[in-house]
Amino acid sequence: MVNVAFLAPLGTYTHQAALQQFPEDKHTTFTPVDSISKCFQELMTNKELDFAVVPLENSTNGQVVFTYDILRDLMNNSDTYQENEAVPMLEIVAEQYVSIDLCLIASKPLNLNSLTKETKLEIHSHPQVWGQAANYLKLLEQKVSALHKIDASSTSAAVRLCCEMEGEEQGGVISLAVGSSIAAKAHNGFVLDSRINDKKGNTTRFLILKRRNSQGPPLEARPFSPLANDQMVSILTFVVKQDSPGSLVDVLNVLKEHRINMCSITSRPYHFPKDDRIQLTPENEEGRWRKWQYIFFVEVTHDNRLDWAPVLKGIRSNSMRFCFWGTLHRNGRYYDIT
Ligand SMILES: O=C(O)C(=O)Cc1ccccc1
Repeated sequence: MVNVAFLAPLGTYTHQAALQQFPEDKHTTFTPVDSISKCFQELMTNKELDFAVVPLENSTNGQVVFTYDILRDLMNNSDTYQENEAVPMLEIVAEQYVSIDLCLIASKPLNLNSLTKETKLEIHSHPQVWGQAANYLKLLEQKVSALHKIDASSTSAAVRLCCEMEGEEQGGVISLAVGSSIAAKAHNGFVLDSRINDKKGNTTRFLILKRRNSQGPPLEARPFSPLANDQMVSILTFVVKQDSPGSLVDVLNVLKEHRINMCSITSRPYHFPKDDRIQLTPENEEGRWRKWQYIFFVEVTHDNRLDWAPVLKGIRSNSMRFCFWGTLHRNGRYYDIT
């Protein structure tokens, strides 16, 4: 059996990513989990789970910071280290790309032309959505007296909440949700408008994680989730040694020396605990402490013959702390999302 945790409830884009990765057959169970953070927690603590699927980034508004910050914290709070290499319990084993067609959904049919300057709107969705349909929501707001955005744990949770309200106008307020047409169907909602995302080709990338060294079921290449020949992607995170000029370049040079192509780099700030400060700034220049440090997320592409040992040796000696999150096949949808 394969048991896969995903951001709940049925009908989320994360659910769609899970269905793209794993066969919907009698050997696979999909376990809805209420938040991105709980997807990580459940996978670490519930040995009956084999994989978890989480959103990482969107082509319109970038990082899903909830996920980045969880990966950051798992590295910094890892209970297992090999020297300065964090070895958290989870590893990244695959990626999926989902075309995000955002829809405006109501609990009952509603003619958008019937909205007037007296109407008050409440729009429910996952916070990641607000940046993907900003223009559409701004135009909608101009038609009514007020439009309030209300964050939900996921797009489909927002649709479910909105449809459970039975659409009764609570005090003249009409509650709508933004999610997928699949979510509308799952919760008996009505799609009032579709493709409301500002940018065409709006795509979200998802990661599939598992427990490191778990004896769980292997990942099978999915027939309709084509792999891009033998191109591999590896994901690393690291914290540079100190503020000295070139400390970031020193780490990236290791990749260059081994002729490894870096395809993306991004960072997230974090406040390191006091004891780290002593490690991070041993000379404690002029008694000043840095308020925060950056953790860098780097993705590199290579073929499946790369020997990582010498590369990690170089990264180890040029970084304060690092983590190798895993190597995955580049998913063919990276090139031609349909
Ligand atoms: O999976 C979902 O539906 C989510 O709520 C997360 C999300 C939100 C917006 C785009 C992609 C994923």
